[in-house]
Formats: sequence, C-alpha cells, structure tokens
Amino acid sequence: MTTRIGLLFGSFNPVHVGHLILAEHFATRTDLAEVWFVVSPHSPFKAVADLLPDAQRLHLVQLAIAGNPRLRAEDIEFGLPRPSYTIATLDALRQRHPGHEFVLLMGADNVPGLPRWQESARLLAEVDIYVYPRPNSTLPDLAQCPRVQVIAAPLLDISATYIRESLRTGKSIRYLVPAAVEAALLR
Ligand SMILES: Nc1ncnc2c1ncn2[C@@H]1O[C@H](COP(=O)(O)OP(=O)(O)OP(=O)(O)O)[C@@H](O)[C@H]1O
Ligand SMILES: O=C(O)c1ccc[n+]([C@@H]2O[C@H](COP(=O)([O-])O)[C@@H](O)[C@H]2O)c1
Repeated sequence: MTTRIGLLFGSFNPVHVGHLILAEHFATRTDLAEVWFVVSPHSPFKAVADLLPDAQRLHLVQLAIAGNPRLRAEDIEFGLPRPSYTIATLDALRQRHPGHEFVLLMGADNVPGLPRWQESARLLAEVDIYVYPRPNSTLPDLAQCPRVQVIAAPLLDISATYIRESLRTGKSIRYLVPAAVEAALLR
C-alpha cells in the first residue's frame, strides 16, 4: 500500500505557528500519514534579498517540528537547480520514494498564481492539491481543476512578513513562533 504524504513547500522565512497549525491539521484530519516541510532556497516569485540563509531557515523548521512524528523537514531543494520549481522537486521526490504518493499542500494565497507555475498543466494533472483557506485570499474558479480541494479549517491571520516586520521594529514574536524558534531568532 502506498503512503500518502503531504508536501508543504515554502520559504519559511521564518517558520511560524500558522505553518504548524496548517501542517498538523492536514496530518491529523485528512488521509495523509505525514506532512513534510520542503524548504525552498528560492521561491520563483520572491526576491532572495530578504531571505534568512537557507541553512538557518531549515534549522528553524527542524526546531519548530521537533518531537512531532508526523512532521518532517526536507532539504531536497538545496541540491536542485534554482529557482526552486515545485514540479522538479516533485519528480525528484517521486524517484527517491517510489512507495509514497505525494499531495501538494498550500495556503489559498498560492492558488491564483498556480497557472504561472512551471509545467502547471502537468502539476495540476498529476497531483492532488489540498488548499488551506487564508484571510484576504480570494480563490479563483476551480471547476477546471478537479484535483484541487479547498478544506474547511480555522483561518490563521499570521504570516512570515508580519514576523519579520515585528523583529525589525522590536515587537514581541512570542506565541507567533514556537519558543525554540523565538529563542534562535533573538539570539
Ligand atoms: N496563515 C496561513 N494560512 C494559510 N496558509 C499559510 C499561512 N501561512 C503560510 N501559509 C502557506 O504555507 C506555505 C509556505 O508559506 P511561506 O513560507 O511563504 O509563508 P508566508 O507566511 O506566506 O510568508 P511571507 O509572509 O514571507 O510571504 C504557502 O503555501 C502559504 O500559502
Ligand atoms: O514551481 C513553480 O513555478 C513555483 C512558483 C511559485 C512558488 N512555488 C513554490 O511554492 C512555495 C511557496 O511559495 P512562497 O512564494 O509562498 O514561499 C515555494 O516552495 C515555491 O518554491 C513554485
């Protein structure tokens, strides 16, 4: 039997409790056995200038998910060409884990841009995509995308942008990120 694994791709700049609540939701309330956090060195639509170093973003994810057997940090994109195209990573992961069936996880803000992703038609045809709703994100008509499912879940009005802004202005990030992540960011 194949194991269904959810892949949460992201910059995680830095990881925050929104990512964790979303991942735990998918890992425990859907048909997925695990959720893997795939840390992207360079998201195609984002500038790299504002990014924490790749190794630090990965380390923060490892700290955030420590002790949760259903969550895993994945650095496969560190060894793949940049920018980090999801279809290329998916192909690489499928080759490495033939016994797994991968499902793409994303917040609703990523959905409108999907048609502009690398090989989007193949991506939409080949994988199930589970979408977590997000405040201020309007979903397009998904009638032509039968493999995209929007799940019902609590809205989480939190973003890495807000955390970066809080850090810049000396505001508290307590409870917005796990304690270990907060300690590492303030060190
Ligand atoms: N609060 C949230 N609700 C729903 N989905 C989220 C939330 N935060 C992040 N995600 C999803 O997690 C994935 C990785 O997100 P990412 O690392 O870009 O974080 P972000 O908070 O959106 O970052 P930034 O503010 O820097 O754009 C994306 O699919 C994104 O849509
Ligand atoms: O494959 C693509 O063309 C593509 C286009 C935009 C975004 N992505 C991936 O989507 C993930 C979330 O992107 P972002 O910009 O919200 O951090 C990140 O891992 C990106 O590599 C992928």
